[in-house]
Amino acid sequence: MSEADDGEPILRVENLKKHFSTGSGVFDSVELDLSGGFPLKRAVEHVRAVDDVSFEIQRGETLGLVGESGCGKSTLGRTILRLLKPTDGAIYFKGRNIADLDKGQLRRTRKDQQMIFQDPQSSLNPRMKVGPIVEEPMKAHDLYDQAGREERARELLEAVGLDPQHYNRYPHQFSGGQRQRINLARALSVDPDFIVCDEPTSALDASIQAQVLNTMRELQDEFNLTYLFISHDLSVIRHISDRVAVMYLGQIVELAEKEELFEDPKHPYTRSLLSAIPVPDPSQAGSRTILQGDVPDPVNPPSGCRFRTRCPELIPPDAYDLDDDAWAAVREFMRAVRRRAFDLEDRAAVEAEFFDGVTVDGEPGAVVDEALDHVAANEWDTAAELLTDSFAEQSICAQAEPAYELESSRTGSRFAACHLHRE
Ligand SMILES: Nc1ncnc2c1ncn2[C@@H]1O[C@H](COP(=O)(O)OP(=O)(O)OP(=O)(O)O)[C@@H](O)[C@H]1O
Repeated sequence: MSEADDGEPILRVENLKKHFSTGSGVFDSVELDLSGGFPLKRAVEHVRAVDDVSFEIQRGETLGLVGESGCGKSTLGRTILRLLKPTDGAIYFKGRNIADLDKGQLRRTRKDQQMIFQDPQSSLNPRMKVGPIVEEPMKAHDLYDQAGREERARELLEAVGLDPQHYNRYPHQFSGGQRQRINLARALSVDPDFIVCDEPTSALDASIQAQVLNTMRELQDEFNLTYLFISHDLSVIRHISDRVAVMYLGQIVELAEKEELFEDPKHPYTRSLLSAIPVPDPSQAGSRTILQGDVPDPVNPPSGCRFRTRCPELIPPDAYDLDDDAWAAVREFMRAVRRRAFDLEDRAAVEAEFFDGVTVDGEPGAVVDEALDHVAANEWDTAAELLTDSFAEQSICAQAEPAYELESSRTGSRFAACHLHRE
């Protein structure tokens, strides 16, 4: 395929998976083998760090990738660049599937794809001068002769906002922001098309951060670059991205044009993330939804929608006819019981706290009554299990994986994976 702009996205990822196999290290999971063979066998667990991810990146755009720590952003970035071998799926880079290429075949691709990491200090060899650091990738790819490499290194130092006279200085003679600029110059030296930027400004002060981001924007235009920009920081993502993908527990849950995502988030996880940003206007503070609970274990992600165990908009079970107030009260009670988040005075007080003015009739009412009895008898686990089995596990959110589907939008390319937006 031609490398010219033929309308084909520069990167198309289809159903990509990266699972890590690890021994659990827990004694419980040691299996006894009594058949006379090797006596002990450690159970292998699979961390589903990236689990069925699909998206495209167009030439010249910046796709922001945001999500809480541990959701799989770095693993996705590294797998796309084939620094990690995918477990399954396809990675079309400039029209060619690189998912199954071997090391030798990957060499050519490596020149076109670069990565910039968070910590500019540790990625620069302290014993090398910055000129030779910038020249290293050119050398590895046999580009130019020594004089040509030095000339280009000096040009690149200038392009990233450093003094080319500093060619002979060592990394420790530069500030954090300047060191990240050296990394940029090094990545650019082989004239790549695509750069994965993994939290490149997270270690920098806010003012320096903005300057480096602005330089990255300028370099993007000058060098025709496409970025996948990974950050847990929504303000950084908003500053730099054209479109934004939101990742949760190994999957992309929403992908939209930046302004659309920030102004009208569709997925409850995106809404929770956005409302967790401190609001300057105190009159709006009441509308904040703080993300509750911990991210579940990626070894055993929840069934159905992975966000449902923390979702403030969990859908009620179809079998029960609950109005909005009754469902909100049941959900709140279920969550509080799971977390033992209230002091137990007596049954009536608990009922008044969670169900004041709310009637829960019929079968769900009977379940709530039984759960209140268990709580009153100090049987918290039994109560939590009953509520979870009767309500949370019966929700469509637990029973079916929401499709990651295109929705109609202003820009025509908006994806969200949530049952709330389906028929
Ligand atoms: N080499 C590995 N072996 C086993 N598990 C791993 C490995 N690398 C990452 N993981 C696990 O995969 C999941 C995703 O990690 P990853 O670093 O990609 O997330 P992240 O969103 O980039 O988080 P952070 O911003 O904290 O780096 C985590 O549960 C992590 O513990």
